Amino acid sequence: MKSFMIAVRYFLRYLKKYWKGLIFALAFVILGTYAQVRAPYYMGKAFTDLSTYLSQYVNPATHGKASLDKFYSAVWSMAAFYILTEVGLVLSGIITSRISAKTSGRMRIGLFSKLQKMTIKYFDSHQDGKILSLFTSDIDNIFNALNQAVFQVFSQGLLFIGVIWMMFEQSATMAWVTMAMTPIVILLAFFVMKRARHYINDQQEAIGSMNGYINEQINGQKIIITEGLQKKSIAGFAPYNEDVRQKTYKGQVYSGMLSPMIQGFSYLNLAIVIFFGSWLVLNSGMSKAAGLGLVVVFFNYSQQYFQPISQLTSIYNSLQLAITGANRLDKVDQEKEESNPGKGKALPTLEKRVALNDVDFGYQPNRQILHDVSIDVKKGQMVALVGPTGSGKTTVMNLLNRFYDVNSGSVTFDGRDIRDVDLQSLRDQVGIVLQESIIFSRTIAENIKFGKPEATDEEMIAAAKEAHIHDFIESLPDGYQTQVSDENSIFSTGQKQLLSIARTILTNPDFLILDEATSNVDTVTEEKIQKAMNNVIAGRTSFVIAHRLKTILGADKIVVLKDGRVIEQGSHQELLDQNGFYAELYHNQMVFE
Ligand SMILES: Nc1ncnc2c1ncn2[C@@H]1O[C@H](COP(=O)(O)OP(=O)(O)OP(=O)(O)O)[C@@H](O)[C@H]1O
Repeated sequence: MKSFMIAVRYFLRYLKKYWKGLIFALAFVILGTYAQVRAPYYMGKAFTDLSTYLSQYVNPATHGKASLDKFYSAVWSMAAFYILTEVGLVLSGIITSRISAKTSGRMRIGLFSKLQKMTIKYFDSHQDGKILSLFTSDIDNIFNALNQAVFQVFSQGLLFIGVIWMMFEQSATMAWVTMAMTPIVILLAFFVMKRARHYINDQQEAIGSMNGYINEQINGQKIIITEGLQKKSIAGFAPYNEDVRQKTYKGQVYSGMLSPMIQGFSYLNLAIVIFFGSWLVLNSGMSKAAGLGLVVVFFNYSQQYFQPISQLTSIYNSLQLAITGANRLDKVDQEKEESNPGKGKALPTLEKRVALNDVDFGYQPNRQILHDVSIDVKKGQMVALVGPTGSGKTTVMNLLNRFYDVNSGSVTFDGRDIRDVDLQSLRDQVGIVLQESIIFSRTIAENIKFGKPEATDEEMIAAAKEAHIHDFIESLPDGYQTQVSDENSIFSTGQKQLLSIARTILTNPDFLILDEATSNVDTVTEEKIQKAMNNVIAGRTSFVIAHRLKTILGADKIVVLKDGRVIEQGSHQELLDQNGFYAELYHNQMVFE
């Protein structure tokens, strides 16, 4: 019930904008349904009139009076009501389709915008595949349900009420006979529906997990191929696939059982109605013509009465998927967005220093990563962060840009806590060159101008020259207009980082965080990266996460992290003189290189 209410709230949030259209759709449904339940009355009347005509026609005493006028008028009325039914239902169907397409479109935009406001933590802790399936599976399910199921709920619900009303108007006894089997049908339907819901929820969960696995394996395909793990990857996929198969099968068995089951009851009911109807007509003083008409009317109503039960239960599957989807989307809507307590308070241009002050931090509450870390970077200085893998270097970077908030202590720009300033103004001042550079699907020019689309071509080329990537770009047939994408990149890892450096140079940040690319870089590219880094660092306050110590020999300060603690800091020479952890690290690397 709770999940149903959540789904209703979610739908209303998006549907309320279209209330006028919905009223029109409802009006057409009411019109169509009214005509639908009214038509059998005229069918019964036509049979009564025809029967009266025939008995008058064969009787010589009344032969001259026999007329088919009443019969024709009843047939025309019946046809008119059936036409009205079609018109009403088709028009409301068109309006509903329009509204569902618009609504699911708005849901997609809502979801996409929400994701853009999410914390890095959300993306770090959710598989890409699962996030993607919100768009590809959940919103699609909602569209299908809105398009068909909600319309059906309206029209069939009204039909159900309308038929009951008309049946009682015609004959209360026959109405009770027609409805006698309802409790059994509803009880059975409830039982089957409950099982179906259970398995359909499971099915969606299983599909989400399978998508997550596929995504992970595709992203890791290179490792899988190099390590020859293809068979293992397939073997790992099998249980996910099996889980989806089993749950889909069970879900479909139960939800698919409903419609035929109810159809069966409907045929059985038809026999009961005909039997009792005839018995009633023969045993009550009713004229044969009127009796025949009554049986025909209830023959129709019996079918119409079971139609909503059958339709509503057959769309149950689709409604369930939509409810599950809406719950999942609502959960995303409720997710914490990046908090911006200092909104509107712009961070002034950096004048003195950036500092981490006694910072404690952990990604999870029970696992502390950084312990009492204090680092101070003076304006214009370059500070290098070194330390073994997993020592917390990237974590420090995550805190400087407020991807995560510290647990205790603070990160300050000129003494101002970054939690107290506008997030956008902080990010405007901070430039980041990530270890893994991202290429977007567009031209090289657009990639470089990504953070500053209004930059001129001259500015872009100057940035590319500073980043030592201009010559390479010019060597391509289409130069800066070459289309690139992350999957089909013409850049090596090192070149990607050069492009990323050009992107950062163009945005001209005051404070720079640079995570040096380590892997797959040849010596020529390495030298270029070094030069590009020097160019981008020059005149800026910077924080460099260094993996090759020789790239940071000129740093104003080197901070050594180990197990999330600062164990040494000073200039290269000072640290060598201390002959501690850094000196050992340095000597080891020099020997290695
Ligand atoms: N998103 C995350 N959620 C939970 N734990 C994380 C997350 N990111 C990193 N960690 C943990 O924090 C610790 C420090 O990781 P971090 O990435 O800061 O190290 P690093 O010094 O940058 O390592 P490397 O040199 O390998 O890049 C590691 O133990 C890691 O498991």
